[in-house]
Amino acid sequence: MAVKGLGQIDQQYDGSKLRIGIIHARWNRSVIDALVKGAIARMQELGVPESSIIVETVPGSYELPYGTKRFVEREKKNGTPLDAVIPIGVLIKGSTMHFEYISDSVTHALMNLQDKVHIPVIFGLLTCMTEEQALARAGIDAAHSMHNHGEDWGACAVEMALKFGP
Ligand SMILES: O=Nc1c(NC[C@H](O)[C@H](O)[C@H](O)CO)[nH]c(=O)[nH]c1=O
Repeated sequence: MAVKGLGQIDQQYDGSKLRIGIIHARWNRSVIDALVKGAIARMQELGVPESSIIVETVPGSYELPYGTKRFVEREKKNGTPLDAVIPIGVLIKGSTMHFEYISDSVTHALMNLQDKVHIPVIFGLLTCMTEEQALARAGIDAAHSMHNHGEDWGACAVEMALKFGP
């Protein structure tokens, strides 16, 4: 039996009062779109209205930390603050060290961002050695279809926002 993955969240959360942001990179777009779709679907299952899920984009995963910070600040300034934010990016190893440097630096930057924006920043960065790994984790590779990780990130955002929100 598979032991990995979020599994069922530990109670039925009511996300109806939440406002959640998704900010996604545009590299590897077919995988990104499936992950975003999965996150939105899961949050709607947990009661978050579609109008309360705000989607923003940046060129690539390297832009996620700065884009996320400014996205959260913009929404707060507009009087429509976010309760959690899900940065989503897909990094696929190429023939250079680019992948390693972006994966490591973006991961640390997103984790540390939480202390600056004071809302949960969910880790939605796929760091894959192959395209097949990325497709499987977005639930779109029929041969090895796994759980769409975007759904887990959506559930995580709702739980963290309700438990540890402002
Ligand atoms: O190189 N591969 C990738 C990538 N590179 C671009 C980088 O994130 C950034 O946008 C540019 O360097 C400009 O700052 N961005 C990704 O999201 N996934 C990749 O797999």
